[in-house]
Amino acid sequence: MRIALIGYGKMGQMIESIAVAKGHEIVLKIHIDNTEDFTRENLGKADVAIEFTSPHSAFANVSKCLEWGVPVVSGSTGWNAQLPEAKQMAEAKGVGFLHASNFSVGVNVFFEVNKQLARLMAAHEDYEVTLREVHHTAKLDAPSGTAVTLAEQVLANLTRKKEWVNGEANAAEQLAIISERVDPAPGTHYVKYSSDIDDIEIIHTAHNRKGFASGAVLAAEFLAGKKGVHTMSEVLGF
Ligand SMILES: NC(=O)c1ccc[n+]([C@@H]2O[C@H](COP(=O)([O-])OP(=O)(O)OC[C@H]3O[C@@H](n4cnc5c(N)ncnc54)[C@H](O)[C@@H]3O)[C@@H](O)[C@H]2O)c1
Ligand SMILES: O=C(O)C1=N[C@H](C(=O)O)CCC1
Repeated sequence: MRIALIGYGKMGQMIESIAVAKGHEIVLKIHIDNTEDFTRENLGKADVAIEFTSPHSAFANVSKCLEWGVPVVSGSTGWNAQLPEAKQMAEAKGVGFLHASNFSVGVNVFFEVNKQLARLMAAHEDYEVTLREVHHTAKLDAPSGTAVTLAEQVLANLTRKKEWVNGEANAAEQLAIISERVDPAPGTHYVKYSSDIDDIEIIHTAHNRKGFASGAVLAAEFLAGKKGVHTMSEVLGF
């Protein structure tokens, strides 16, 4: 498979090494200093694009891929407000698009556990729930995209919580997401239910970025040749 890497930082470089080891070819590498090379002609050499840039550039990058008919896997976080428009564009143009806040297999299993735990806790109002995430200090967005996904899953299953907030909660219906920035943390997420009697906590700790990168390559292999919007749950068969 011929891959265009849109973003060649910590994630782009790790994706390159995993993709090349699997026999794929990197035909384009775009970063902040060569954006003039991100042309229709250059992108057209790829079967699929993998986009890991920043919250500020993701929508424009994904839009270009969709406009130019190249399926795109995006892992950039912090641009949820524009995701519905990107998904609409993918459907309208019939081009493959897969965004995930976290590509690691472990976190996608953790997402399923989180949903089930929230369902089980829905009837037990004496438990307070909070989310916490810890990432490296170069991270531009807070809360993390993964924490936002976890929060949305809790809100969908635990009706006593109505909205998530970035920081401490001020009201019982708010779900607090606490963000910490500590080097070199690749990403740890905590979901904790606490009562006077006991605590139940689930934790996912990434030891490095390999899980995110190998999941993104799996997603690209899945997406090549497909149209419209797809998910990591489909890739993993959940
Ligand atoms: N979904 C996941 O599993 C997952 C995992 C890790 C990181 N991320 C997200 O991926 C993104 C990138 O993370 P990273 O750790 O690789 O960051 P990084 O800062 O190491 O790399 C970012 C890359 O994007 C490039 N870039 C920045 N602005 C650009 C623009 N306008 N056009 C083209 N290229 C541009 C930079 O030059 C750099 O090559 C972040 O949003 C992060 O939150 C997601
Ligand atoms: O390093 C990052 O940045 C990460 N971003 C994703 C998020 O915001 O959840 C996934 C974990 C690593």
